[in-house]
Amino acid sequence: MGHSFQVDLRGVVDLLSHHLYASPRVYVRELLQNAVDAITARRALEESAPATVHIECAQSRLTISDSGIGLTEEQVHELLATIGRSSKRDDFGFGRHEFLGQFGIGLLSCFLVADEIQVVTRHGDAPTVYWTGYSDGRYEIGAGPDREEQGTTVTLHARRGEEAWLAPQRVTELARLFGSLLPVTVSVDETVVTGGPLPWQEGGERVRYCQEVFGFTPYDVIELDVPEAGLKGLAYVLPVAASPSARAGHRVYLKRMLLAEGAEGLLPDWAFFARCVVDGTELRPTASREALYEDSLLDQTREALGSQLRGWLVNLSRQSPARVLEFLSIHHLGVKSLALHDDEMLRLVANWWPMETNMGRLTLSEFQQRYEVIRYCATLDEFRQLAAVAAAQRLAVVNGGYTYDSELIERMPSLDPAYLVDRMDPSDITTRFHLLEKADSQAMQPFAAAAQRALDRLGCEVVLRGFDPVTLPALYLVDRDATFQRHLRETRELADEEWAGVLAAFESSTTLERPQLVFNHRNPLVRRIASLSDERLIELAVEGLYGQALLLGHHPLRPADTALLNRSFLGLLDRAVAGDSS
Ligand SMILES: Nc1ncnc2c1ncn2[C@@H]1O[C@H](COP(=O)(O)OP(=O)(O)OP(=O)(O)O)[C@@H](O)[C@H]1O
Repeated sequence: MGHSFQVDLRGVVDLLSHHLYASPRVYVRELLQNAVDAITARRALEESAPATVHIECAQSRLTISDSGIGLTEEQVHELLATIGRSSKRDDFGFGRHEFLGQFGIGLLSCFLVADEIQVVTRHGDAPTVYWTGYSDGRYEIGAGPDREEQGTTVTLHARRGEEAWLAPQRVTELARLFGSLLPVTVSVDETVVTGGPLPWQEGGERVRYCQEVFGFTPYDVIELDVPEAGLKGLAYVLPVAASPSARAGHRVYLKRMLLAEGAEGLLPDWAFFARCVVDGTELRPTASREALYEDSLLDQTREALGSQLRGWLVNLSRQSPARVLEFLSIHHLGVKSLALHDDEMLRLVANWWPMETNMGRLTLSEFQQRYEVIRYCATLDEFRQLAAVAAAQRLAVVNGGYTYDSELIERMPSLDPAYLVDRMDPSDITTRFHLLEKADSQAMQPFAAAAQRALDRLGCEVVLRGFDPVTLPALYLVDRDATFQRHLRETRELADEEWAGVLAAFESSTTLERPQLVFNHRNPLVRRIASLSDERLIELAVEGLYGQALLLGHHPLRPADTALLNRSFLGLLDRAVAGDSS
């Protein structure tokens, strides 16, 4: 035998009034919405019916009167007094296009600020109905004089402690906030809160609207139009960089009623450089009407809006190079993150965004035209290590160490196979170093041995080569794998036993490549040091050059390196001062 669910009325009323909404302020919106819907319903039958909503507030009491369709007694029982029943759905239960409401629960939000809701309503020539609903789930039908005009008046008396929500100034503010764009005349006491131009309409004061509502002067204004969502609006481009992770909220209206001042999910994630004001007739609200409902239409809308922003950008790059450069200087991170998946944006970055290279700032296109291969360092440290040396050897290198840059460079061949890309490794540069002539090599042997003895305890291998620039006496080189292995070892020494075991599994079992200190035979100072006979002085000089090479390459200094640098500096100073006084 089938049974029906039982409903605890108090619980349901409490849930739908107190726990659905983020703030009691929504009661004004729900009342406005019902009034506007009632007018819409009446106008569908009677095109020239009046369209006014009037609110009066006095002594902790609010009345809202509309010139809408009104209700008969039968409808009052069915619609007002049945939770979840709405006159605004079609035969299939879907919200009807022309109405704001759809769920049949909005009126209950009045219980956020009052314990009873009084409704006086007249439909056509039917008798006026007096209805009072209580927050404990009861309602009464009463009697009274007939209303003069067709329509409905709802009256609330503030519950103790909630009087502020019914104060005239607060109600005026809320009616203006939610309803200023509504297509009917809404007044609160003597003040009309509707009638201003729609911000996206021709001739509207778009920039001033942005200043007043969002508090900034936009870099540019983009018109938005998505017919399938009945959406029109504006996107304001932020004049300063925004963090990709800071979600920009958008001002969203549905059928000209404010849904949210900070709605998320309207634009694709990459478009964090824009804030929008939009109105849509087809998008759906969540039941609390505080956010957009995630459905396939919202997906399509997001995509359409994304492509409109993209179109604006592409246009900008065609029409105004100076503006596109200015835009990129503010919002390059957003554009780059988009370029990770979007060829058009990648082209934009490649053609317009000047990257850091050891030959000065160049776009990837310029770089490719000049040097054919886009050779890049994947980290800032590698770039710093190699930029100067590579430049002296006429080897052009891009710094791919900034956010997204390496990934974008790697993606270039998929845009155009003519782009050749090569990730540079510090050890690659050694192939451009020249081996020493046999005689030179022999002559340098004692120096090489002394230098190796000095640096052995630091785990560094001494190498002698000739390379440009001649002004550089020594270069410290670590290759990627060796750096990784060194970090691993250092972490293992600090980690507890369990972790150390896990980390050990990553350590390469082959003998580790040691970092190298490459002395430049072409450098006169190096040659002079090599010719010294005082072994202690050689040691001090080698240690000094080691420390300087570390600093030059922006390598981290370990405590042992710092100690060595100090010792060498003081030792050399000591020699210099002692030599002078003797
Ligand atoms: N001012 C009014 N004039 C005429 N009918 C009204 C008025 N206010 C409420 N109603 C009737 O009461 C029903 C219930 O209203 P309620 O605000 O609870 O829900 P809704 O507007 O249908 O949907 P939602 O929960 O989305 O707001 C409405 O569908 C409407 O038929």
